[in-house]
Amino acid sequence: MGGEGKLTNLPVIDFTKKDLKPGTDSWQSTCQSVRQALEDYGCFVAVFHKFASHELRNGLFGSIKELFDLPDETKFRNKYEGVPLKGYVGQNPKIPLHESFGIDHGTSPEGIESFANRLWTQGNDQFCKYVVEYAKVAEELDRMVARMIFESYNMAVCYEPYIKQASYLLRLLQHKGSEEEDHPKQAFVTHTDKSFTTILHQNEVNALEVETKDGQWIKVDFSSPTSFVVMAGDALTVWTNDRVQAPRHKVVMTGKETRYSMGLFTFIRGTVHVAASLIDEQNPPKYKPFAHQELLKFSYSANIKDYCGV
Ligand SMILES: O=C(O)CCC(=O)C(=O)O
Ligand SMILES: [Fe+2]
Repeated sequence: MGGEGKLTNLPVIDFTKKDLKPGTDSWQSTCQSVRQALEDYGCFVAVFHKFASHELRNGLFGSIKELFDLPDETKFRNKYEGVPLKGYVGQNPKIPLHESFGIDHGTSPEGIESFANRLWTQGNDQFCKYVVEYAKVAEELDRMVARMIFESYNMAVCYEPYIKQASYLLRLLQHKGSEEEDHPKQAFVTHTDKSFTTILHQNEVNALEVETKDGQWIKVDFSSPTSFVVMAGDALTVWTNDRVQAPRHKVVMTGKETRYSMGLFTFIRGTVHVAASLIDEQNPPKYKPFAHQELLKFSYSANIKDYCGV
């Protein structure tokens, strides 16, 4: 299983430029790079510098470790009836190295606090402080990327509704190291995300592999504190009428070290349909409009073409 990935990298796009503001030349050129990277790979590495301090990183990864070190029966308190993708995943013999938790309303202090209160009877102020701080940064990056996507397809009008309708699911993940150092183990299933976009960040342990259009697997290096992976989900495939393909990806553990990662998944509270600017006589819509949050009820294996393809 796994391990065949080649160590090349995805396109890297710089989000640290001071003048990266809507309307500037550097914004326009970054919009084009974002669109190109998404059309070519379905994802890219964003260089973003707002969560790089030792204090923040140690605080966040320390708090996440504390969460995964809780007793198993406590972890199962993170349940959402009928919406398995939001709940706790772990103790699954098919993916024994994997554990993860979903935090609903994952960028709001209230959502994060209510999650902490389920897991710790007295709550956990430290955990909340660091997760809130992280989520704010990831949300800021997501919004910039979304705005760039909309502008690059001449659909700038979509940005305001997006801000109003975006609902964020934050997943915290732990992948244990492989027992045998030189024997890579697939730690998480091969899948596409159900989101519109996903923002990934991790500790220093690389393990994410992404499939290219020609079926090669790329091992993604985003071990730097300033690297984030921006990935298209199935809803962006629908919105772009297949110009952007949500890439298949998986987690393959090689070393002994534990990997902690965070995935911020955006779901639209409402209907997703193909962007008007991408439809004409030659390009009819390939998908029917669908309620995005309904997709959350399905497992990672649900296929978007079966779900709402024309
Ligand atoms: O941990 C990672 O880097 C990826 C996790 C992932 O693909 C997911 O949760 O959907
Ligand atoms: Fe994923």
